[in-house]
Amino acid sequence: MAREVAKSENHTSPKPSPSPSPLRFSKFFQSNMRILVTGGAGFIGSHLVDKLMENEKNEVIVADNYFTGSKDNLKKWIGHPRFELIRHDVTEPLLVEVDQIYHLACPASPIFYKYNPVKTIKTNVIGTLNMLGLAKRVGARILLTSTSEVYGDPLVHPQDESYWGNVNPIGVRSCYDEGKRVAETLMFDYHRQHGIEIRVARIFNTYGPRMNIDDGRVVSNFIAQAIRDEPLTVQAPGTQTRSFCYVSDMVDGLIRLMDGDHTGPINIGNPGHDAAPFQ
Ligand SMILES: O=c1ccn([C@@H]2O[C@H](COP(=O)(O)OP(=O)(O)O[C@H]3OC[C@@H](O)[C@H](O)[C@H]3O)[C@@H](O)[C@H]2O)c(=O)[nH]1
Repeated sequence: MAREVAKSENHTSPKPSPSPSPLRFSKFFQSNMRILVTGGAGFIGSHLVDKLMENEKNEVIVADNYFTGSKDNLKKWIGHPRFELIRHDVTEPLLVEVDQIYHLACPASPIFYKYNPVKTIKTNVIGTLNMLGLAKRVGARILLTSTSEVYGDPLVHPQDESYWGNVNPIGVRSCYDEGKRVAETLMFDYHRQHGIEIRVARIFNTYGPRMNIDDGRVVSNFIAQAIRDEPLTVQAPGTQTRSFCYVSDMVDGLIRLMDGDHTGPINIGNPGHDAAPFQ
């Protein structure tokens, strides 16, 4: 796969990429692409798996500890010859022969990431280290799903990728925001130091089927309240805006980033369609 020519300080890659595993060329190697999706039992991960499985050349392995995800999201693939599901916590090392790694495993909504903040930061830091170690060992390309939260309480609107953010390092959300920031740093350090092929996506608000109904995010909250015929809860000040991206568009963006030539970081969301859901 072509590797981006280093143009800026961020993208300097002094070392050549590690060679892919010899297993990839063995006569027993049936599929063209073996892909690991961590967090593949979650909302975005399971839609990503659906899309990857549509391509008959892909073999997909999901590693998930089911903290917020569910086997139910993947039930149509269980037993499929090109699909494997592993109960695995990314804070522990994992060795599988793969060509690509989509690294999504992490609690994503405040209710869940604040539940055990030390575990959240371990998942981001040790989990990403483990996945980078795997990428280095088997010569895989790795994509991290980072987040718009790396911009913190932004002082610049809208935030483009060159903005470094305004993040509180000691707040109750820091385990997620700072965790993802360190994860991004690790990605770029492995790229510069070891020549690993990396991709970094910063994900904005995403909605669609299989969203966790009780995770406190605005779309799921409003839908759940409407179904229960309850009043919609509007948090102060009520003038906030968000842009919402449908999950299939998010998945297309992730696959195009993985298969393209740019490392990122790149914002993926709904550009320029800010909605004011609270007015
Ligand atoms: O330690 C953990 C925590 C979580 N997970 C899994 O990771 C998956 C995360 O899926 P969720 O549905 O909670 O979250 P989403 O799919 O919305 O967001 C996911 O992709 C976008 C990123 O910005 C988020 O950080 C990421 O978690 C779940 O299946 C969960 O079980 C792990 O495998 N290990």
